Amino acid sequence: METPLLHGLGLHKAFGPNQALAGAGLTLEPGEIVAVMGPSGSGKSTLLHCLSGIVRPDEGQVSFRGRDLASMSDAERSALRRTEFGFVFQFGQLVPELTCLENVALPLRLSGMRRRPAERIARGWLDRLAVGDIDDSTPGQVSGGQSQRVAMARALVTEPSVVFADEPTGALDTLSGELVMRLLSEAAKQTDAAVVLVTHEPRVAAYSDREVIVRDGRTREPVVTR
Ligand SMILES: Nc1ncnc2c1ncn2[C@@H]1O[C@H](COP(=O)(O)OP(=O)(O)OP(=O)(O)O)[C@@H](O)[C@H]1O
Repeated sequence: METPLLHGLGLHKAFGPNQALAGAGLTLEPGEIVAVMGPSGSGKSTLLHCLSGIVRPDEGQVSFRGRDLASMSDAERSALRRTEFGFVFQFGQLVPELTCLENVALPLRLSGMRRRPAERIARGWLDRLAVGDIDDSTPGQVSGGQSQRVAMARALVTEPSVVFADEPTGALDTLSGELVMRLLSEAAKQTDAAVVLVTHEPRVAAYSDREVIVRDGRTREPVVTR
């Protein structure tokens, strides 16, 4: 059997008396979009944080291309997050002082790319996500839907192998949410990026290839295969 792209197994995580994860797991193949669903407080975000190396599980293992995240140094894990992973959260978390173009170019600049080539690539991503016209605006000057598309462009600009999206449409109206999801799933398919998509909304989950349910910190095997 081939090594999965990302594999989490037997994950436990407690915050004080709160057992957020109690044996959760998830396997992700390249280019696959997986929706993580379940009730509020069931452990979805904690699972995403463990899978992406932001939170270290108390028990269990996460491996990326067969390498245990726990065996990596902090610097290696940071480099992995910067180069192989992209992140989109509910509220875009763009840098308010930078223009949309500068925000999207930022991950490339942080990896050492010079401004001009970084901004050229960033502009291409803004265009792909249909927000090329707001490149000079700051995040405070654009709508929630536009700002989420800029956040997606920023997550995709390094062409990561996995995009972690935590309620990316949670703050948007239905129409903007659908557009954001359509553009994200198209961009992910074009670049062969896998997506871990935490969502409450069945309409959003409909963009995934399969769904995983989290309940009381445990994952249930896929219930829908399209
Ligand atoms: N940093 C933290 N400190 C303390 N408790 C936490 C922390 N993060 C999560 N928890 C707790 O862990 C449990 C799982 O939280 P988590 O955010 O993973 O759930 P969720 O399914 O993503 O919820 P929601 O859908 O409401 O965002 C909850 O009881 C939550 O209060």
